[in-house]
Amino acid sequence: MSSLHALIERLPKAELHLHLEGSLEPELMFELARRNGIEIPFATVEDIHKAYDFSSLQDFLDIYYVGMNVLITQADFHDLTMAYLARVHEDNVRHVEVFFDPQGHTDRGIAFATVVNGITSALDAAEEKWGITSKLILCFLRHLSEEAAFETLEMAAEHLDRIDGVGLDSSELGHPPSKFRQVFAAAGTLGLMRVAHAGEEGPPEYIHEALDMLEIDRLDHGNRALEDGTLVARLGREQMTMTVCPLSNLRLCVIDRLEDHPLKTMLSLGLRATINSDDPAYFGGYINENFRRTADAIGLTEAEIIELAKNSFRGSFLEPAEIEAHLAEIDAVVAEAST
Ligand code: HPA
Ligand SMILES: [Zn+2]
Repeated sequence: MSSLHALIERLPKAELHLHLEGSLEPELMFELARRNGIEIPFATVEDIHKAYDFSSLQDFLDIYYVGMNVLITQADFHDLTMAYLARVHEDNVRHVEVFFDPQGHTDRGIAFATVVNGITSALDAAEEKWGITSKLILCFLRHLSEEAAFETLEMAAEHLDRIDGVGLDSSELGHPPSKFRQVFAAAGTLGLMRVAHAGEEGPPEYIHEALDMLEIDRLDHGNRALEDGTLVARLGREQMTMTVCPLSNLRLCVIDRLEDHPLKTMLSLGLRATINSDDPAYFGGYINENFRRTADAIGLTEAEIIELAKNSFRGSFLEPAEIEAHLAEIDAVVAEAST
């Protein structure tokens, strides 16, 4: 194993951009389809892999919403979440801030409580078993109306002890952050953290809107910020964490080749970038695979890899003392590796 790959494996990391429904591996999809008597349009795992040849975000989303139809019971949401946590425990992930898409389930007649209780029972079990801490972020589907987002926020009201923030995902083009200004303001009033996908396919203007109108605490993706010098300066000045997802960018054709990924440029511009897997079951790699393949493709240095791991905790919604403890642990791992 190369020394960089060994370093990636040994570094404690946080994952800040992960859609739980996007961690549904084909094998579990088949198992849940069988368990629940649900028809899925794939006969074999090979069929599924063939279908995962995406040309855009929308192309992926069309399949992503089909996949999640197998999730019905609280046990299904528990098993989905537990499988993800077991997998990233192997990657030395210590903290996760995960997204879920309640409207993808409530619109199919699944109770909001079924979804949240299944997810949180697994988050609790993983903390007990492996010490992995977590935050949970409810995403509004931006192709739906702001009114529908308000209804979802209302459903969340009795679960706010377990929900830490709101996010914005799904089809970006044509659904600017400004569409969700009021519901994000309401979420802020409830004390929830706010994040939004912006600048994955959408223009820099959408990132400006997310900052100014949604008052985000963290920016998901943000690749297209690089087209706007004023925006880059602002993101750097405010040390806005950007949750970058290299293998997702490759598979959704945000970039043509991983060698073209702008992550190194982001770091050199002083942006607080992190590496994340987005929808690992669909994009072919969990967090360490994202680190390894990106490091190999664009030549990340040891110092840059350490910075990325540190940024994952700096950009988290943990308390300052908890963040400091994780950063100290990273320093200890690095010191040990160099002796
Ligand atoms: O990468 C993504 N972008 C937008 N919406 C999503 N929902 C799941 N993954 C994504
Ligand atoms: Zn995403």
